[in-house]
Amino acid sequence: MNRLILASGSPRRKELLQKLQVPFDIFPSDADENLPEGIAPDKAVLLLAERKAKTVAESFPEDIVIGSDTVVALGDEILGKPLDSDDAKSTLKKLSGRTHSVFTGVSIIKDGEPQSFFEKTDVTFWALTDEEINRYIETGEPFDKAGSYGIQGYGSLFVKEIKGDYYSVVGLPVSRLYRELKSAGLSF
Ligand SMILES: Cc1cn([C@H]2C[C@H](O)[C@@H](COP(=O)(O)OP(=O)(O)OP(=O)(O)O)O2)c(=O)[nH]c1=O
Repeated sequence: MNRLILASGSPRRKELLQKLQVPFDIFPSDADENLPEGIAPDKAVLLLAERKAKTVAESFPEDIVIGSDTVVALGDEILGKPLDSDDAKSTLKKLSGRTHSVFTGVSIIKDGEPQSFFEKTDVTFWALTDEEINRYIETGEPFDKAGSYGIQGYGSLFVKEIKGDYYSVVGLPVSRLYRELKSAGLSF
């Protein structure tokens, strides 16, 4: 049986992959996360998921490597992790009272071949006051998260509606991944 490797330093992805109830190892990827100018969000998450998986798969060619990437998109504008508090504030102001899409790409590399997919989840925010945004930024929660919020944390208070896979917003569409791994020949 091939070993399963999660090419991610995200504690959320680790926790979500544990739901598959199979052993896996973690080797975070140091892949370059810069994107080509004007790339669409679905293409962006597929590109980065594949890059992350490939950099780790080079060291472990015998194993099955999973890479993943999440971005928030407002129309065609990609909102990644905030650079600082001001950036988080401007992102949250943009998301306030509107619907955005969260894209998560996943790439599974087995025998050198990537098998990739993405999930799109639409999230609608309530209108947020400046005070709510400031208080939220003070929790520190936005800083390691795409779109400057965590739906699983205090950010849950901002969410009016969600259409699609909740777990994909948190960073890993685990039920789809389970099915893709089964079709790649893994036994559960
Ligand atoms: C929108 C949203 C994102 N996120 C997280 C998921 C991802 O971990 C992160 C987006 O950054 P990513 O670059 O996708 O991932 P990462 O840097 O955390 O981990 P790695 O590259 O090593 O795999 O934002 C939440 O936890 N909750 C949310 O509601």
